[in-house]
Parts: sequence; structure tokens; C-alpha cells
Amino acid sequence: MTYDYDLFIIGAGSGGVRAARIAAGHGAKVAIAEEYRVGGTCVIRGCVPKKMLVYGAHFAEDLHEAARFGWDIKGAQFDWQRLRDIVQDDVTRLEGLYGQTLANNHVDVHAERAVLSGTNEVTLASGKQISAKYILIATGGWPANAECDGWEHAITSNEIFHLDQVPDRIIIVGGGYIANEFAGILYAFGSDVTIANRSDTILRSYDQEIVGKLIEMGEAKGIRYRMNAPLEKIEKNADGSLTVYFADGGEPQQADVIMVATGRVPNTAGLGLEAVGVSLDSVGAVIVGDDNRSSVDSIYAVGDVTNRVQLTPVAIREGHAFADTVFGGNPRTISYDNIPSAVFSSPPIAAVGLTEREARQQYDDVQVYRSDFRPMKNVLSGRQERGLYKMVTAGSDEKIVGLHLIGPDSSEILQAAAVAVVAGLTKQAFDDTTALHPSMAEELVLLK
Ligand SMILES: Cc1cc2nc3c(=O)[nH]c(=O)nc-3n(C[C@H](O)[C@H](O)[C@H](O)COP(=O)(O)OP(=O)(O)OC[C@H]3O[C@@H](n4cnc5c(N)ncnc54)[C@H](O)[C@@H]3O)c2cc1C
Ligand SMILES: NC(=O)c1ccc[n+]([C@@H]2O[C@H](COP(=O)([O-])OP(=O)(O)OC[C@H]3O[C@@H](n4cnc5c(N)ncnc54)[C@H](O)[C@@H]3O)[C@@H](O)[C@H]2O)c1
Repeated sequence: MTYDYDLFIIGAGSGGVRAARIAAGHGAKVAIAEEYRVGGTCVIRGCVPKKMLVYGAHFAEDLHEAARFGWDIKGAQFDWQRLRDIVQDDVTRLEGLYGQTLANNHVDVHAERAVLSGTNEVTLASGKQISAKYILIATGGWPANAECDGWEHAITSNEIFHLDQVPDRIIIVGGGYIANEFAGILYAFGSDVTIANRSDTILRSYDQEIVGKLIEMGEAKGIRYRMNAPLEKIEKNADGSLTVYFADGGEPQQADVIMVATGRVPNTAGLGLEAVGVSLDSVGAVIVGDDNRSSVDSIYAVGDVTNRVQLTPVAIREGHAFADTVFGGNPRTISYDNIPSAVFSSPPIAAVGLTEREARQQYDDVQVYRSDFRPMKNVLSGRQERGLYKMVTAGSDEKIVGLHLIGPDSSEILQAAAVAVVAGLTKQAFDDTTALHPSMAEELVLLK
């Protein structure tokens, strides 16, 4: 049987582009379809533009405190439209680089939607049918809707990057990554911010002592957290503002923008997967084995569409492992243990490994070391915000099973420290390391 391609990939995001490049490098004839913009969520409307906005947000506090460092900044103004447009220009630049990478690797790009029409065939929106020995589903995820009346008045993270102006008042529904990151960003740009969360827990997968610090510091700034406040309905008022009614019977609240950030669902609707025999789980994720293969032998899936860990570096690793396995003669799987992650909130949280609670559930002999400190810069500036670093160890040799940080630059510090956790080092290895002074990271080797 001959096919048009060795590999056809649906979705040119983090996982799809990596798989395309590596498979082509192994000699495969590859094509990819992208219905929106090459680069996918992370590059176009996720990690990258979000982090650029976080950088923009830092200036609010720094400018406010500049006088304490000897700088008089008079007449400082924030221009949202300028930042928005500069960020979008850079996103376009990156989109071009991703396209260039595909072209350099001789990957054929189809700038249109593709759906499955057979176990070895896709049909493009233009009607063209293309056959391939293998098909990779890398279609990512899509924001979940608010599941309440009037949710069409709300926006999602897709739209937040394109606002005409910073809203005077915003209610962010959800208590996860996106809610906490945009709470920090928009607060810095001048919005009155409320996080409305349906339960009493936010950032559920993170160490709750660290999360407690985030809430404490957020509240001290003026961010409002409405806990146990599931949405009942959203109504649009005559003046264009919106009113949110909560199912807990609490006071309805007005806002100019409501952003729903209640998770992302796998992007499989209308893809034709079930019709060709691909099994999906209850939320529509493609069910795959460790080798990323679906219930159909010729069809694989990587990234958010499999709903394993919705992070870019994970999608990239899965795409790479798939290409090495199927086209490189190097069958391999990836590890889902000790994946470092960060919430780019203000201040940011970063973590690797088990939370204190998880460690106590899994081990008898758990030790927790803490440093609750005020970063030197904050002492000088007069900012009250503190940092908290936690090390969780298990066993008599005090092997480190978790590191949890909140404080300035915690994501930068944790990436390096995560190597030690993955390598299975003990607390003693950190004790044996001389402090690099003065730094915040030195707190990690001075834990008592
Ligand atoms: C606001 C936000 C911030 C984030 N920040 C971070 C962060 O800081 N760090 C981090 O690690 N992760 C972050 N993420 C998560 C990260 O973006 C995703 O985990 C990652 O993009 C998943 O990659 P993927 O390849 O699975 O899918 P995606 O990158 O979503 O790519 C899927 C692509 O498939 C295309 N597509 C879908 N269906 C079709 C079809 N039928 N035909 C053709 N094309 C199709 C889509 O248009 C899309 O371009 C963030 C996500 C969001 C929303
Ligand atoms: N820094 C990062 O790495 C980063 C940043 C942004 C997004 N992401 C990825 O994107 C994914 C999506 O982000 P997210 O913030 O939308 O999801 P999330 O899974 O982080 O948080 C979803 C939140 O919404 C709440 N929720 C779920 N259903 C609800 C409902 N019906 N009503 C009210 N609340 C509800 C949950 O309790 C949770 O607090 C994340 O899981 C993450 O993997 C990563």
C-alpha cells in the first residue's frame, strides 16, 4: 500500500511541530495541517504572550518603588494598546520562525482544518483527501465554557490578549493557572480584580501552604477571592456592564469583563475520531498508551488532546518520543514524574515533586524544611511581600521528594533545583553546597 505521506499531523502546536521536525529528520515524508496559526496555543495565545504581559506587569511595582532606589520617575503612564500590539508583533515573528522550521525540514504545511476520514486518511476543509501511513492527532485543548446561563457574555484566555482596553473591573471565574496569572497581570495594569472560585481550594495540585501565601499576599494588594462561589448566571446590563449571580446566594457582582478560566477540554469535537475507531475518554481525550498510540494502530496522539499533563514541555517531549519511536528506530517513553511547573502569578509559584500532603500519604518518615523570608529587594523597597520555600524529604536518608517555592523569580530558581530532585539527591547534598550570597536561591541550601 502506498500513501501520500509517511506521517500526517493534525495541529501545528507544541507537540505537532516537534513531532514533524524530528520525524522529518529521521527521513519521513511529513505534512501538517493547522486551522489557525502555526505555533499553537503556547506561542499564539498561551505561555509566550502571557509571560510577556507578566514582564509588563512587573513594571507597575518596580516603578512604584523606584524612588526607594534613588530613581524619580515622574509622569509614568501605562499604555495597554502599545504593550498589546508589541506582544502581538512578537507572536507574529515567532509564528514565522515556526513556519520556517517546518519549511527547513521539508514539512508540507496545509493552512486549513483537517479531520479524519479513514484510519489512514484525512480530509482538509477544502475537500482534498490525503493518505498517510501514520496520523498524529496534536489538536490541543480549548477553553471549557462556564456552564451557566449567559456564559456567552464572558470571554476566555483566547480573547484576553486582544482587549481594546484594560477593564476597570474584571471577574475571573476559576481558580487555576490562568485565573491566578491574569489576576496578577490585570491588577498591575489597574483593574479591580475578583477571582470567583466554585470551591474553597485554588491551585489544587500545588502545596496548599504555598497557595495560602499567594492568597494572603494577593488580598493584601487588593485582589478579591470569592471562594465557594459557583456561577448561576451572567446578565448583560443596559450600560454594557455585566452582573454575575452566584449559586451560593452571595451578593451579585458587577464587572466590565468576565473571563472564564475553568480548565481546557481536549480539542476532539468534530474530528471524526470515533467513526474510525479511536477511543475517547469521558471528557473527549484521545486514550493512548505509553507509546502515544491510540486504539487504532495507525493513529497516535500527543499533547493536551490526550489530557495527561497540559504543559508545553510535556507536549514537546511526547511529540519527540513519538517521532523517535515510530521513525527513528528508538522506541522510548517519557517520564511523568517530577515535572517542574510554575504559576506566573504575582508573586510566582514554582514546584516539583510531591506536596507535603502527598508525601505524608505515601511515606511514613517525612520531614519538612521551611524558609519564610523577606527578599532583600523588598526590604529596601518597603514591600511587605515575603517568600516561602519548602523542601519535603522522605526516608532516613532524607531524599528530597518535593520542592515548593513562592517568591520573586521562583520559576527561574526552581528549574535548576528540579535537577537535584530528578537526580534523587538528599537534603545533605543541599547542606553540602555553599550558599551563593546574597541571593534568594541561597535559602534552599540554608534550610534548617
Ligand atoms: C493562557 C495560557 C497560558 C499557558 N501558559 C503556559 C505556560 O506558562 N507554560 C506551559 O508549559 N504551558 C502553558 N500553557 C499550556 C500550553 O499552551 C499547552 O499545554 C500546549 O500548547 C499544548 O500543546 P499541544 O501541541 O498539545 O496543543 P496546542 O499548542 O494547543 O496546538 C494545537 C493546534 O492544533 C490546531 N488544531 C486543532 N484542531 C485542528 C484541526 N482539526 N485541523 C487543523 N488544526 C487544528 C490548533 O489551532 C492549534 O494550533 C498555557 C495555556 C494557556 C491557554
Ligand atoms: N504556567 C503554566 O504552566 C500554565 C499557565 C496557564 C495554563 N496552563 C495549562 O492550561 C490548563 C488550563 O488552565 P486553567 O487555568 O483554565 O485550568 P486549571 O485546570 O488550572 O484550573 C481550572 C479551575 O477551574 C475550576 N473549575 C473547573 N470547572 C469549573 C466550573 N464548572 N465552574 C467553576 N469553576 C470550575 C477548577 O476548580 C480550577 O480551579 C492548565 O491546567 C495548565 O495545564 C499552564
